[in-house]
Amino acid sequence: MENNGGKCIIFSAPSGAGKTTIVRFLLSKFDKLSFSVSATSRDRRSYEADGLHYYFMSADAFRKKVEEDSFLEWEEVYTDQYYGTLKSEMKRIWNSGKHVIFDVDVVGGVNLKRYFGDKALAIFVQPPSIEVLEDRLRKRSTETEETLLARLSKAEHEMTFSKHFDKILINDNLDKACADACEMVKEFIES
Ligand SMILES: Nc1ncnc2c1ncn2[C@@H]1O[C@H](COP(=O)(O)OP(=O)(O)OP(=O)(O)O)[C@@H](O)[C@H]1O
Ligand SMILES: Nc1nc2c(ncn2[C@@H]2O[C@H](COP(=O)(O)O)[C@@H](O)[C@H]2O)c(=O)[nH]1
Repeated sequence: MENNGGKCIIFSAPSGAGKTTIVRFLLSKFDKLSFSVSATSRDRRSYEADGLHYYFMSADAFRKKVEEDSFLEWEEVYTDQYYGTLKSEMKRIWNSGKHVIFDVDVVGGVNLKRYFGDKALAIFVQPPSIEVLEDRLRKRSTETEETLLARLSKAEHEMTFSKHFDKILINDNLDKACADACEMVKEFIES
């Protein structure tokens, strides 16, 4: 895919590790970063806006886009919950002359890194433990007991993906994790 020298920053982690929090912090610090808004078929949360956090659509509409080859990558991250990076979103960001920042699951992160190669910095956000992850997800209050358990049961396997990433970012103390993330991103986009 054509770009104007833009770079890619990929954040991946198990659900609840804190990647969205850190990505939002980075977007507030770096003018030259633009968030890749993914498409998803999961239900919108009360605080989420269509076109800002995600492009929300039905599972049928998502599958139609898959058939039309509209995605750079996509995954059924949880049963019947599809997530994907639209090629049109990438074009929008490259045309704006900005660097792109992704918040995707670990498989999507590995696939995007493989696709973009040296143009991409892939960062794995590591929580201190699965217990802390559970505590964060419960406090976030976005999940039912069923969806929370589904996310936790996937997390242990997802933690093993850290070795496929360029950097591991420990997210224990949030201020330190944000500062460390800033350093990693600054070094990469200035290189
Ligand atoms: N270092 C931290 N200490 C305590 N709470 C944190 C920390 N980092 C993030 N949180 C909180 O944990 C919750 C999960 O964070 P966040 O939503 O950013 O995770 P995520 O990895 O993007 O999850 P998902 O994949 O489900 O979107 C949020 O409520 C966030 O405010
Ligand atoms: N492979 C992809 N994964 C994505 C994409 N957009 C988001 N995600 C990941 O899905 C889970 C769940 O997210 P949530 O918002 O429902 O908590 C999380 O790991 C996201 O990073 C995408 O385009 N591709």
